Amino acid sequence: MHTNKKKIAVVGGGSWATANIKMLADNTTEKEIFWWMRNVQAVEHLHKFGHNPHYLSSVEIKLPKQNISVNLKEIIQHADIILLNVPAAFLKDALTGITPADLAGKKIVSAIKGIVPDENLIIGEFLNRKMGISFDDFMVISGPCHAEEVALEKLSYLTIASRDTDLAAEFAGMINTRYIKTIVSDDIYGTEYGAVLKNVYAIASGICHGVGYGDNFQAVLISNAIRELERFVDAVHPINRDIKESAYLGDLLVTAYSQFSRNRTFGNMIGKGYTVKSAQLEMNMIAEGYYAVNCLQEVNKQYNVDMPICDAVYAILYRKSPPALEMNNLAEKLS
Ligand SMILES: NC(=O)c1ccc[n+]([C@@H]2O[C@H](COP(=O)([O-])OP(=O)(O)OC[C@H]3O[C@@H](n4cnc5c(N)ncnc54)[C@H](O)[C@@H]3O)[C@@H](O)[C@H]2O)c1
Ligand SMILES: O=P(O)(O)OC[C@H](O)CO
Repeated sequence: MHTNKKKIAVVGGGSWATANIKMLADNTTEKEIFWWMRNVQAVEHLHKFGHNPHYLSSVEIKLPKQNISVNLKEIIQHADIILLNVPAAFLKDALTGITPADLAGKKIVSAIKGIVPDENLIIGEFLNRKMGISFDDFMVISGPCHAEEVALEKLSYLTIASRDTDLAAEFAGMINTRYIKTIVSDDIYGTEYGAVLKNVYAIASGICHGVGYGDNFQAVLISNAIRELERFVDAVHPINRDIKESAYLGDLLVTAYSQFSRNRTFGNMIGKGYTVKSAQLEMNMIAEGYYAVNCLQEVNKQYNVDMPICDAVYAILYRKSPPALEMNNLAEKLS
């Protein structure tokens, strides 16, 4: 990265993008922030009132009007660093018209906790294979952190993972604030897949709640989930990692237990009998785990990891297997 004032473009218009804009703006390192979102009305509202109308609308946005736009090419051409914040299912769509040349020489940070559908690739792999981004220029931001709590300035910890830990530390220095602490890691695969899997386990947790299981069972489910997560990330990328760190276990716990969790909320509705379509329509937000569990079935064909929780969620969401029956069968496999 250059040593002058950094220019950062945030790509996406949802809750997490809004929270990331707030962290970047509240952090005191000198920088210029740009923001892309696809929704024209939301951009107009931001220009007029300085608030995102649909997500975290209490957060005050003080960016100059010309720095918020629906034109992605224009927004990213200014940037040294691009922070991707669109749900994985819509990433290819959002990047339509963006070429490897547009991204050349830039550092890319993914705040996305998902897998790109059809490609079945985590974000680092997708950018590497399809957009020519070197892993040396790529970072992941993850950890147990709900956008809603960032809006309230509740103390939160984020992990920045990169093959280049100096780069990760430099980016961490651009987002830490009174309420955000940062941790640097070199585990891109574990951090990305850990975040993908915890979304699926949060759906499982919500389904269990929806069909009537209590806290006792949920604790068993989650302790099995962290073991399943560890088996999978160890199979995909076997390095020495401590699964109890907050980017893995911490993220699983927050998403499985929090009132703010999109994935748990979605699972709860499924457990209560909503169809996938109706649960999605009811939520203005995206439950990444829904898309991810389908991709994981494909990815796991290479690894053959025993993943009974993911299999149960997949059967419920994609094979219309009754949630109560599926959870009953799963319960027999847990320990
Ligand atoms: N919300 C959080 O607390 C949080 C925390 C960490 C990471 N993340 C991750 O951030 C990413 C973004 O999630 P979010 O929580 O900000 O989303 P959100 O649920 O708050 O908002 C949904 C986003 O999806 C976009 N969207 C919906 N339908 C679309 C479509 N058809 N085409 C294109 N875009 C569409 C919306 O414009 C909006 O930007 C996800 O990968 C999520 O896992 C979220
Ligand atoms: O808990 P969810 O499903 O809203 O996901 C949000 C974040 O990933 C929590 O760290």
